[in-house]
Amino acid sequence: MELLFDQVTKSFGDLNVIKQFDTTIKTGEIVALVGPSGCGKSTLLHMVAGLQSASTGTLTANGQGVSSPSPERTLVFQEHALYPWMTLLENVALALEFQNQPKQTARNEAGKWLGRVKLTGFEDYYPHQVSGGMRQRCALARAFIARPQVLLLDEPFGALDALTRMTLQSVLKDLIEEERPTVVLVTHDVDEALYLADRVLVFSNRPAVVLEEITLGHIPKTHDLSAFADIRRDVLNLLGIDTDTTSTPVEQGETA
Ligand SMILES: Nc1ncnc2c1ncn2[C@@H]1O[C@H](COP(=O)(O)OP(=O)(O)OP(=O)(O)O)[C@@H](O)[C@H]1O
Repeated sequence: MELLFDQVTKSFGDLNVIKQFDTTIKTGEIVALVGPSGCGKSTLLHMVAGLQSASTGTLTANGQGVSSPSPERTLVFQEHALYPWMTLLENVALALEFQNQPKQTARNEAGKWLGRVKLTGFEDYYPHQVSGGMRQRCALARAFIARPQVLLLDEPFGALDALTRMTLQSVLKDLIEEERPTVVLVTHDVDEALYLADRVLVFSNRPAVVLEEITLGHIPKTHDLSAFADIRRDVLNLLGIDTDTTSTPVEQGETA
């Protein structure tokens, strides 16, 4: 599913959040949005999810105006994604039950999807009985089982430790490669953006405009991102993070 943003702006009252955003996200493309906190990344995602509308400009999905949520466009949050009173299997099966699939079919499929995210044996556990990483595996299974055409990921691994995050990024990468949805990923983690995305959009402070657009293309990548060191440095610098080791160190006793 192709997403087209045409001169999209968004304000909340007097607060101008997005300023004339233009881009086309092609079917099957993986685009990461990075930028300072509060610049409007989640707001853009919520527009695609149909939870917010543009103040001016248009947003279309396969040529149709986006005005309400649809199972074709699935949003995955950082945490609190699962219903605590349901087992992992029930949580995953629910996505198909919402699509009016028979309960037993939904449960069988959910079992298969839990297997794909390496959660076989934990079907009858409740979310509080498994780790944060396992909960996000389950959330991915629940998102993918409905085979959405657009997957919207809002800091999906932001609450996880660095090692678990990298493992989950690999799980997600494999699922995306197998299922080929269009993906919009909001992340604070530049390495996550470089590892997963075909294209990275770096936003300014609010009102957000695109400072830089980096096309990586759909090339094989590992977590060894040393080949992307220059790009990584540019993105960090755009975000105001100092990467210059030659800058004068602060003398002892001086206030930084
Ligand atoms: N429903 C809303 N009503 C009013 N203001 C809102 C609403 N949603 C977001 N905002 C404001 O819009 C701005 C952008 O918020 P948004 O959550 O999109 O930023 P973000 O870039 O995703 O931030 P972060 O990286 O910290 O999650 C913020 O100032 C926020 O307070």
